[in-house]
Amino acid sequence: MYTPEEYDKIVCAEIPNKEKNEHLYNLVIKHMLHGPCGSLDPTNVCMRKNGTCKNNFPKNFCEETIQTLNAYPEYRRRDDGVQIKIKSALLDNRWVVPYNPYLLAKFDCHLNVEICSTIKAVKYIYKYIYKGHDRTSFSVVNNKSDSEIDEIKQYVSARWVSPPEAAWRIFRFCMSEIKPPIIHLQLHLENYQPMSFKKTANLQNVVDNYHLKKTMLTEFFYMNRTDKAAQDLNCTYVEFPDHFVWLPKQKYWKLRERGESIGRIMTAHPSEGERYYLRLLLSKVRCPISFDDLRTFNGVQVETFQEAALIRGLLQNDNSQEICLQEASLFHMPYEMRRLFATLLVYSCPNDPKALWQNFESSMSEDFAKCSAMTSTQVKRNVLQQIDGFLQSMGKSIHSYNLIPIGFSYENIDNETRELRAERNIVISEIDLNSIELLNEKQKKAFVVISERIYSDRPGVFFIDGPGGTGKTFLYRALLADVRSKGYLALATATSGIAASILPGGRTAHSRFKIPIDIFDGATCRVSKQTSLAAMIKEAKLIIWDEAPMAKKAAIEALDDLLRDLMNSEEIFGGKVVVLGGDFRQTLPVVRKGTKAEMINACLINSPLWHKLEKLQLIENMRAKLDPSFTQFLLRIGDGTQETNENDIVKLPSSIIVNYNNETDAIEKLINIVYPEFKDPSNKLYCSQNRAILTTKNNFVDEINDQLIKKFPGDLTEYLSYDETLNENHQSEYIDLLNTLTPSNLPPHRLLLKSNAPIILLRNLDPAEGLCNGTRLIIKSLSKNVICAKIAVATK
Ligand SMILES: Nc1ncnc2c1ncn2[C@@H]1O[C@H](COP(=O)(O)OP(=O)(O)OP(=O)(O)O)[C@@H](O)[C@H]1O
Repeated sequence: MYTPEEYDKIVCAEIPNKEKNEHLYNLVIKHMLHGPCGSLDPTNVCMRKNGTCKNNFPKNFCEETIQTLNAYPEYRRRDDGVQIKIKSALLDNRWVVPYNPYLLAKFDCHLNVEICSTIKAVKYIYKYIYKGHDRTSFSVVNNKSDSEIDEIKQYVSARWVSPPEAAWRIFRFCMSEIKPPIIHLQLHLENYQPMSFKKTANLQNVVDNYHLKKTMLTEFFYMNRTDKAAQDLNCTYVEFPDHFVWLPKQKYWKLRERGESIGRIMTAHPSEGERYYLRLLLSKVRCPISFDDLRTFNGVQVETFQEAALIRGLLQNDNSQEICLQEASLFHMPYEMRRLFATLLVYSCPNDPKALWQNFESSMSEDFAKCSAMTSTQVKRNVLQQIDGFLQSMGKSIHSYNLIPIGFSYENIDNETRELRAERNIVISEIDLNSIELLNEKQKKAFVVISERIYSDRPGVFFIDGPGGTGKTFLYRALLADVRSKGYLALATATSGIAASILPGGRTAHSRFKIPIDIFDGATCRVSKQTSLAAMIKEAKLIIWDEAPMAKKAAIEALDDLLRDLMNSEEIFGGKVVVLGGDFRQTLPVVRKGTKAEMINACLINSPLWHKLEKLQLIENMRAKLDPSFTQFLLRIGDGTQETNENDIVKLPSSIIVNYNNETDAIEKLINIVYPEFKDPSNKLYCSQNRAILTTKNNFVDEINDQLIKKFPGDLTEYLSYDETLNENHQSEYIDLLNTLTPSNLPPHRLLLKSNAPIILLRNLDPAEGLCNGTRLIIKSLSKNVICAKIAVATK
């Protein structure tokens, strides 16, 4: 349960309506009213010494149930005037202990029910799942008698055991079980394993006894050397117990026949040196056959496990940026080197950027240096200026990196000038120009109205409303091509990066107009009037904002303010021609932990601007012309008119359902339907770029990606992230856990890639060149530190 609406279905914290449900009303009064306490009764048992209630009653009135950060929700407690007299105090909804109406009615006792699905603390799992029977220790004593209190006796006589528990205990059945079992895997350096022997044993015999020396680790190596099944499984030490069972007496790993278990290597602290690095290698290296093998990489054996971990990329290397540039310099053009250098400066924060610059200046300057007309100073200036350009598109400046030699004259090219140049140089595709002729009736009408406003220099603010597939993007592209072909500027923006990437020269509206990411009502765009960005916006004949219903109204109002300010006009959007477009049936603005009402309130439709927009409707679905029944079905879902069952669930038409037997089989079948070419490796795979499997949660995405990439033809390349705890003393305890986490916005710890596979960019590396958060790319080549990829969907 993740939404306040779902909480309200289960938990209530209000006095019920007496007329409608007298039974529940009486039960709430009988069992679920707290106190009175506080000023109404300072002697109540819940009162702390400081005069406050330990359960924080009375709570505040609350119109709607609200999610709170990592705590119980604040339940709905409306100020409806209902009051109940208890012990001469009047109690209202603020005094109700959260309850579940069904349970309360069924059990007729005090039953506090809370929602803890959003609470991440592990203790709650234990508290709610493993909490034992409620127990109480009580005694009835005469206050006057001063007989001795025997707490143990009291406990024993008050301990109540239910009949099933009593039987369980009498038969000595296990009271607890851990499932799946956790196998602690031994960890030791070569010849440092613990051995147990009798005090009287002959030490030489002990040392020579091969069986005594065997450990889980030595036998793991042995199995990888000799056992075909182990070799085929190609496991890490941690994964091994999933497939093999350790027989401690025989000291032998036997192929597992049933059940499952989780392997955990004994922990080692970084201060233990080699043992720590050995552990690191064992948790990542697949099918090692010996300690020496762990120290060998690409045919080279190194002296220590630390070096081995370093060359395998498991440790953060002090000179990792240098290795990366070194690798790139072998096959990358100087322009790409400069971009990579800027990216590393921003995202890898090298300790000594200047040293890095000095080492690679020549490979970054090769192209300019070839031009004989340029002096070495000009070459250096050009290279620095271009790096500065890249840095500026990532929100940084070259001046923060101490790269410019003292006394070197360097003028900063305004990044916005560079953007203006990029904007003017957008290539207008023939297809887009020709598409003006292809517009359908409604599209044509919209095109004519908007063009008429643009070329007559009259204001116009439009909203293109059309369900998915009705050709909104098609119309924008036609408009953009038309305006740009006449030599005017037209700015194409969208709320999401992916939608921006399908518009020629498209940028996210947030980056184009510098709208703050954490937008709030009354926020303003960070564009000052004197900049060339301001000049560019002023000059633009047309501004398009696709997916406007997905943006918060505050963001669109911020653009309105910006345009009024730049144009010195009180007219809506400063009197410019602005085309907003989208479909309210698709994604609405995201209000984190917000209620449905808050999300709807954040929508453009609730902005004072909404009524001033000229609405243009597109109705003909151009995408699904061949499948009108599916189009109708989608429309009914979007309009909320599709029939649902009692749980508000829609039945999907059988034609779009993939039948399956179990979960693994389900994904397998889905993949085969979406990417049939994977079955036939001779097929050209490039068409797969245009298809995608959509799912609701990040962990499903990871699961599907994992299966997909394995099916994709070609050799796998593995990239491991290096996770670090803030406090380095916690590194050894948390490293395994950190490796399992995949926060949104970051790739998984173990990223598996193959050439030609589609990938998605997660950072705004160079928006002017189409490299935004969300840009889809196709991998061209993979090396250890550099991934070379080509933009897949955008026009550049
Ligand atoms: N007039 C037209 N003639 C030919 N094809 C068209 C026309 N209009 C749209 N299409 C095609 O129909 C498909 C859907 O159009 P488009 O992507 O522009 O729809 P949309 O409204 O932007 O959809 P969504 O809301 O899902 O983004 C595209 O393949 C587009 O090329």
